[in-house]
Amino acid sequence: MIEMVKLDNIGEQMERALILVVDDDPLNLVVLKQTLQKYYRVLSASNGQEALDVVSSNTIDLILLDIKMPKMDGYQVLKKLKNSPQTQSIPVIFISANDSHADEAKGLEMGAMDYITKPFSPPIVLVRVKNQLTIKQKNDLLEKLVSIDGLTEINNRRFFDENITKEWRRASRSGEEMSMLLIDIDHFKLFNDNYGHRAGDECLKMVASTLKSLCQRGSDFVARYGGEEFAAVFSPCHLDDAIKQAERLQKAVYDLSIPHKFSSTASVVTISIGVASSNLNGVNSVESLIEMADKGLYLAKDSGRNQVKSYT
Ligand SMILES: Nc1nc2c(ncn2[C@@H]2O[C@H](COP(=O)(O)OP(=O)(O)OP(=O)(O)O)[C@@H](O)[C@H]2O)c(=O)[nH]1
Repeated sequence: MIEMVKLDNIGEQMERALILVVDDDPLNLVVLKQTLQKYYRVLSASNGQEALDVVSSNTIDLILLDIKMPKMDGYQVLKKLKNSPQTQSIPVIFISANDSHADEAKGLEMGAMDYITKPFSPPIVLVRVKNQLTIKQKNDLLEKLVSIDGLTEINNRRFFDENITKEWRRASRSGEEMSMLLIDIDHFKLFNDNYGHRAGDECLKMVASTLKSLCQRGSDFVARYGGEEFAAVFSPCHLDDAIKQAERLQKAVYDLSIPHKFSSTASVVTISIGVASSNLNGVNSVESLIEMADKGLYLAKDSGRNQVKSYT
């Protein structure tokens, strides 16, 4: 029956998946690696700490995890993975000689996606790995779809709302300053009205991808905030550095040289930017940070557009 499982196509779509195999028995590691290497990229670790180190320095798609290991067992490794936002969604399949139902139930209850008992059959390991990778691929796609703006393909408002709150909490805990920008395309209604909605869409896409390409440092991100408005979050980041970064964005959009002969500000498309930071007087919540950036944006518009302003 097992021989009838068609393995030739396994991993075709997921051949770039990176799998971590964790086992303190060198022979098991060799057999698992040989089995999986035909279809995937494989890394190995011979104890729990080594596994966590590998996970922290690689983008792992799936972990095959032994339970009985000295010092840190598989349950402890899984618990640590689940406790960290960076690693909690990596699917884990336990692979263990513990074959009692209680052990299996414990592993699954802790968040393992599957449980394979030793001695294992390589074809079954392959099929179960493939199943979990398929589920992960679909979950990743869904996750991406709900947080990406359909037109510009940068982060959407939902992503912004969730992540600015996360960054705010992180900055509050660490005592670091965080900054944000509210960015608005100048005279965009006139652009739309005169060049057409399609050209407007193209303009939004070009501006968005320029902003994104310049906001790639660490946990910085840019999102479409609504209509022709964008928002960027820099964390950690002082107000002065955020202003410098905003000026870079303003220049980069100007340098795109998208003609806008109906703008009274310049002959090309320009942006106005409001900057705020968590250290400003009166900023004590995400809402007040956004409000201050909005006041800065209003000031930039009021001062003639194509400007960067912070309201202090
Ligand atoms: N093409 C296109 N236009 C959009 C989209 N979302 C919003 N807009 C347009 O963006 C324009 C925004 O106009 P306003 O809010 O008056 O802003 P503005 O003309 O840029 O004026 P200032 O900000 O004061 O310089 C409107 O014409 C909207 O229809 C979109 O997804 N595609």
